[in-house]
Amino acid sequence: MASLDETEGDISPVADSHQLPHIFIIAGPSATGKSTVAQAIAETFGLPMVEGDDLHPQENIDKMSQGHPLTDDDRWDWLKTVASVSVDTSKPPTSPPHELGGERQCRPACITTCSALKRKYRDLLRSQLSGLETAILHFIFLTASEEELLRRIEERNNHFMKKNMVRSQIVTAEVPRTLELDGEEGFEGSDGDGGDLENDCTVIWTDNLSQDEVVEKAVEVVKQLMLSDIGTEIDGL
Ligand SMILES: Nc1ncnc2c1ncn2[C@@H]1O[C@H](COP(=O)(O)OP(=O)(O)OP(=O)(O)O)[C@@H](O)[C@H]1O
Ligand SMILES: O=C(O)[C@H](O)[C@@H](O)[C@H](O)[C@H](O)CO
Repeated sequence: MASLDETEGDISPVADSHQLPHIFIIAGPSATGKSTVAQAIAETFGLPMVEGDDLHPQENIDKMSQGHPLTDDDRWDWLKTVASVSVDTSKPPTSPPHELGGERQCRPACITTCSALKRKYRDLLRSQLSGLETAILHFIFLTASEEELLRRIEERNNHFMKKNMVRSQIVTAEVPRTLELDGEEGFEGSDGDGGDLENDCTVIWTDNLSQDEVVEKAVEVVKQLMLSDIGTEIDGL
């Protein structure tokens, strides 16, 4: 088992930095809406999607189904797989985002769901992706109150994640501290250690938003980040 301090990765860098894809990771605890939001973004922009839950080894699924939270070790190799599958999926040819269409071209991209609950998990993804010059990474971290997650899970059938896992997801989750949220009244930050801000993250609190409203916000984040690339010439899309 690789150590959590390990920083080197096993993903090859993309040769031409102008071709670096965007990887948008839709993160957050169970039932915050990751799959729903990721599917909507992928459809809106015609981009491929990676469902992180599909990449868990069977032992992880069995463990969660039996109501046992995953440990750091359980998540470590899975996170590395999520990173490498996302890189492979984001390589051209991918559809250019049609909403930004016309003559303008954007980088290739993919939308990935992955809980990425703790800061050190996001740091691992950073070291595997941005750190190795394989992608431009952005997290959209969805969150909600425990009560709301319990309500959503209760309404949902046929999913391995049951109500008894909500507490551990909430306790484990370290909501990223971002410039936007820092100093906001009542916001205590993520890991409580006053670590660096995570400005490659956008946090969306979903309690009081409908699914459509969350999708609208997330689509806008992706659109703005892709628009900021316009002007960069990218061949091969
Ligand atoms: N903003 C919202 N308001 C109300 N219900 C929502 C909202 N977002 C998602 N839901 C509902 O919550 C449930 C969980 O959504 P979804 O499967 O997208 O979450 P998830 O984070 O991918 O979950 P998991 O990681 O457990 O697979 C679904 O039934 C969905 O319809
Ligand atoms: O890190 C974790 O504990 C897991 O990835 C979970 O978050 C679930 O897989 C997911 O949310 C499905 O319910």
